Amino acid sequence: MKLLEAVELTKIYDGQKGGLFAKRNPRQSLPAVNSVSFELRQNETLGLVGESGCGKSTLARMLLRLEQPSAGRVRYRGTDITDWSFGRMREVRSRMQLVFQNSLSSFNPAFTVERIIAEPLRNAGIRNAAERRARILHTLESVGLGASHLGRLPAELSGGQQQRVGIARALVRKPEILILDEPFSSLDFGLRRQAMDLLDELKKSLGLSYLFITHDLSIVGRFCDRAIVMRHGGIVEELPYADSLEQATHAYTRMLLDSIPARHPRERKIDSRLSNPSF
Ligand SMILES: Nc1ncnc2c1ncn2[C@@H]1O[C@H](COP(=O)(O)OP(=O)(O)OP(=O)(O)O)[C@@H](O)[C@H]1O
Repeated sequence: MKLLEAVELTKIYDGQKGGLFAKRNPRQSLPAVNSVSFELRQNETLGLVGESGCGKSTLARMLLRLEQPSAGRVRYRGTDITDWSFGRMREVRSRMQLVFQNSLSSFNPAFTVERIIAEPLRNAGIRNAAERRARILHTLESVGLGASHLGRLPAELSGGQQQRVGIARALVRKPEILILDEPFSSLDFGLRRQAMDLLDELKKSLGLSYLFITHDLSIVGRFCDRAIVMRHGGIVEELPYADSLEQATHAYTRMLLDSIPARHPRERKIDSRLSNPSF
């Protein structure tokens, strides 16, 4: 089942239309995203991999319709939503949520955890405070937090807890798609594994699908079902099974693979313990 589809999506920003910029720097005349097509299927984690500036975030913003494509179409469950108005997009937006790279910077520092997670519910017009609180608590529990966290401010939480609150805020309106934009980059190794495990569990229990944006190919094999590799706004390679990364053939993907630093033996040991079901 195709949940979300990009059909030849293209984005050319104003400064990229040529003229002075194009003369000074020929790369500026390249579209930020150039005729990209792919689909996100139900219950899968699709990795979108590439170096900084290759167009990953622009692509995600077009899928969420936060940015209007210069050309191409966006389809959600087979329906073309490219030209839908802001009002009409409301319902679709609740089905697709974004989890930010750095949760802390996306929170209002003066808001408690309860208020942060309540915002999407208020925006959805849920006026009943008791109903909001019940949904907030239920969602907090699903990410391993509880009532004792409701009154805390973001600065009073650990990095891992902040990320869980960010995930809870994205989940509270019961989406079916999460767009995860470098969600682990501000977490250290141990917290990263916990966050991956939590997202894996939530994917199964809530029937979610993930579009996982990253520049880090080393995470893709562990976290994704399949992946697409982007460079200079276009797709250079599709990896049908992310756990067989070593079979990637494109020179650019090989270069990304080769740039993964050799991992510390202690991390490899933790990996093997975690893959042991009795651990
Ligand atoms: N609002 C904008 N106006 C003009 N150019 C932009 C704008 N947003 C992005 N770009 C350009 O589009 C290209 C793609 O940027 P984008 O942020 O999508 O890349 P990315 O792969 O997500 O990078 P990163 O991993 O660093 O976030 C870059 O060359 C960027 O400078």
